[in-house]
Amino acid sequence: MKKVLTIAGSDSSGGAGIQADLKAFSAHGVFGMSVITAVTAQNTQGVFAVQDIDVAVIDKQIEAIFDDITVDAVKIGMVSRTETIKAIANGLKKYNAQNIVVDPVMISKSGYYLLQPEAVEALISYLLPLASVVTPNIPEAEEISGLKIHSLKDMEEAAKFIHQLGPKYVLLKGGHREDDATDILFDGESYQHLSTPRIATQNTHGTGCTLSAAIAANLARGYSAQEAVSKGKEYIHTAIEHSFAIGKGVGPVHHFYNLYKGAGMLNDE
Ligand SMILES: Nc1ncnc2c1ncn2[C@@H]1O[C@H](COP(=O)(O)OP(=O)(O)O)[C@@H](O)[C@H]1O
Ligand SMILES: Cc1ncc(COP(=O)(O)O)c(N)n1
Repeated sequence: MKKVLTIAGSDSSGGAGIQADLKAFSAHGVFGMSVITAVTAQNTQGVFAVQDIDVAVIDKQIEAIFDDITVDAVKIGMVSRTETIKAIANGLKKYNAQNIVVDPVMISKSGYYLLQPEAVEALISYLLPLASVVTPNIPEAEEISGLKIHSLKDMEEAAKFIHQLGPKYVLLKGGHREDDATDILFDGESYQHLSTPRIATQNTHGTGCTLSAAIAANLARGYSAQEAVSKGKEYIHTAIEHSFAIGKGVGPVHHFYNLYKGAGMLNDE
């Protein structure tokens, strides 16, 4: 079985972060492992507190995994602060980790800073060059590139800018625009538009986490970056289509729809 690591923050409500990633890994038939960078107290309505994990403990989690287990792909999510970013970059370089997907998580859907603003530069200079695929949403791409994004053409320009910062592929996600959910994949030469109809739902907590985890799982399974991304896009579409309301705010996506359906377990939907 392929083994995939998520380096990210914990979401107590289980919709985003480490919890979303491990669910996505399981749904892809890969063995999930985690390095926890921060513990958040959050639910469908907001983020209420964040405790960063000690850098020494982050180092040890990375060491414990890589000293013992072959890691087929790595997904990086919430990294919180500069020290954490440096520890992750050093650890991944030391063990020559491959198939790294960086989701440059910055601000939660409820408006909470999951990456300290002064750590954006460190994320750009330490993590982007290690990435096989980087998956910014529109506000993150604007922050990284300094460009304003309204149209698909603007998305292409920003993807091009981000590509020259070092990642092999840039997947700029269009979830924050208004028409179809169009994401743009740029490999340094050509742009591929991946488009699905927009689903009318407010339950999109953890969509970005889920997509990047799915891409990492697909890379571990041996798919090319293009295949890993287009399969990831299909996966997140189905997961959003069957998302559901838990709590009073933005609910989570459904990771196991296809599995449950196959097993006849959808009676209590
Ligand atoms: N309402 C929606 N309907 C269909 N796809 C969506 C919807 N919202 C987001 N997506 C897709 O989900 C993925 C995550 O997108 P996005 O919301 O931009 O990221 P993030 O969660 O990082 O803000 C992308 O593939 C995007 O196109
Ligand atoms: C611990 C953690 N990591 C990431 C997100 C972003 O979630 P989303 O995928 O909805 O942007 C989050 N809300 N919490």
